[in-house]
Amino acid sequence: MDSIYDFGKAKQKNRKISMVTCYDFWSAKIIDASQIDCVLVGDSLAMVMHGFESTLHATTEMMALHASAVCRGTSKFVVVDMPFLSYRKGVAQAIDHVQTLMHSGAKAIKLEGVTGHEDVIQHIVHSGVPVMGHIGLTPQSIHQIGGFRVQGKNEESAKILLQEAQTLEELGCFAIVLECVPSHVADEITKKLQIPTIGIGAGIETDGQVLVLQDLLGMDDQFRPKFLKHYLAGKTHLSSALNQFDTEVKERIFPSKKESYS
Ligand SMILES: Nc1nc(=O)c2c([nH]1)NC[C@@H]1CN(c3ccc(C(=O)N[C@@H](CCC(=O)O)C(=O)O)cc3)CN21
Ligand SMILES: CC(C)C(=O)C(=O)O
Ligand SMILES: [Mg+2]
Repeated sequence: MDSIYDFGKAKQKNRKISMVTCYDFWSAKIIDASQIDCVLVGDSLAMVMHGFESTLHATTEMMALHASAVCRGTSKFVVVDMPFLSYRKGVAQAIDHVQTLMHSGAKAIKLEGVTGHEDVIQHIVHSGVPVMGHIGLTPQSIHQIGGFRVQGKNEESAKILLQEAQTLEELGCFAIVLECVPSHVADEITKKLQIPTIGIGAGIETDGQVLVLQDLLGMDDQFRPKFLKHYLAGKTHLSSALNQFDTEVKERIFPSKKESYS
């Protein structure tokens, strides 16, 4: 994907979009060499990379630092999350955060929700910066939601989700993330929108799928939400390599002549 137009084309041609999160240079290079379509520098980095309990601890400075490292490692389409409250202090402040984030080399920003910051979304779009929406489970609202729970489970909340999605499309978003919503709700939203939906825990019918890189690589065997599939026993393989190194050091196997200068 080179531009936002490729997202629209993918939906038109019924070609699925694959997206993974990425927070650093070395994994960006691995993703760059893969077939993955596009990359998200998610604010989940506060949890995955920095060990915080929620995404509320991500700041624009953190996001920009990680995003610039990612952009040095890949030429793929990079989207960066706007962090908690950075788009809730009015248009002028939001645009300052967008400026900092876009200077990292990212090609688009993503922000959560819509109610109360419609003007901000529109202003960012009108400023020439592509915006990806994000509804359903919006982790920046964890304290209001009360936990990482599936959203849109009853008819009323499902209807609100559809309205939010349509508003985001009208405001000019080029794509929308649907996080943790029942499959039939994601299906209906996907069918009613022109712009592509990218799901995480939103079933098979969305126009694309996004997962956190470390999740799909199985780096944390404790984190097992229903939507997640492990494509590698990453933690097992990494632990085994580390223990092999440890053993070889202690048994005086490493370094051998081969790894030593004469
Ligand atoms: N590593 C990581 N991966 C993610 O996908 C992710 C983050 N971090 N941090 C930010 C949010 C939080 N996410 C989460 C975290 C937990 C569940 C979870 O445990 N879900 C329950 C559903 C409970 C219900 O039925 O309502 C599950 O059992 O699947 C879901 C999304 C997704 N995002
Ligand atoms: C899970 C994705 C959609 C995200 O917003 C993040 O990683 O921060
Ligand atoms: Mg996020």
